[in-house]
Amino acid sequence: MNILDQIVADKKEEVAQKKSLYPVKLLEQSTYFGAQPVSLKKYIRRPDKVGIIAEFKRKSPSKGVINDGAKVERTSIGYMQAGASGLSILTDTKYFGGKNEDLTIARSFNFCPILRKDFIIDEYQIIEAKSIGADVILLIAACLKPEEVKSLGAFAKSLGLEVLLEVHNEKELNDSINEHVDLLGVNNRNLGTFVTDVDTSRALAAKIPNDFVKVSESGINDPAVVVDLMSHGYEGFLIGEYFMQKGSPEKACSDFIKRIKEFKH
Ligand SMILES: O=P(O)(O)OC[C@@H](O)[C@@H](O)c1c[nH]c2ccccc12
Repeated sequence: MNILDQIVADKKEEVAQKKSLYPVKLLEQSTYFGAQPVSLKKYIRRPDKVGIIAEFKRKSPSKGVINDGAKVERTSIGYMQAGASGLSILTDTKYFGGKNEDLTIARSFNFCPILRKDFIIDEYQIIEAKSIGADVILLIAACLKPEEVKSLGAFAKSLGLEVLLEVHNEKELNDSINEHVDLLGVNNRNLGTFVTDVDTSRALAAKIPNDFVKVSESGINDPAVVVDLMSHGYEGFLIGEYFMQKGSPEKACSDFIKRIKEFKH
């Protein structure tokens, strides 16, 4: 079994347990459940920003521990002060060292779009995403059937959430794209092998219809690469490890954004 299949198998068990512990009715009582979401699509297109979605990730299956000392309050505020367009918060515990509380803490300190980064396989997790304060959910084509991408996407939209669909190749793109998707993310990391290659984004750019905001995800560690991807039509750039591996992720993010702005002048 590859790692993605393993994660999804564990996720199914976790969701089944949570459903009995925290029924939907309870989640719907959260103050965030009724909150007005903040649009990532709009923030990515703000003229004063460059499209960086800065991620809070303590560990990953490919790298092990990346940063177990960073505090979500300080890092999330720092990312936004650095000029990020939005935040991505890992909530998977077993493989990524995250928790729902991380997202809620980030929510309470920031007015900005927040992506709940997790492996969504069930509507329950979308209600949960809304109840913890997320604005955007991730749907990963590699772990869902095209009809699941569509029904989960429609459900997220019915709660006012935006949908980022993640693909890794042309087949996933063609099979899974649908009208409920707002942002189309190309993951440069193959989730089966962990190999990252930014050429994945370059190769798929022209195949993505223009009605979607294009986002390049993973393995980005150089402002010059961001500028090059912009020339291919990408507007959003999801960056985790490069920032998190530094003692001060927020400073790394700030320096990175400054350098992109210098390139653009
Ligand atoms: O840390 P990186 O290489 O900058 O990548 C960030 C983000 O793209 C990555 O964490 C990611 C992309 N898709 C995912 C799906 C699940 C978990 C994690 C991810």
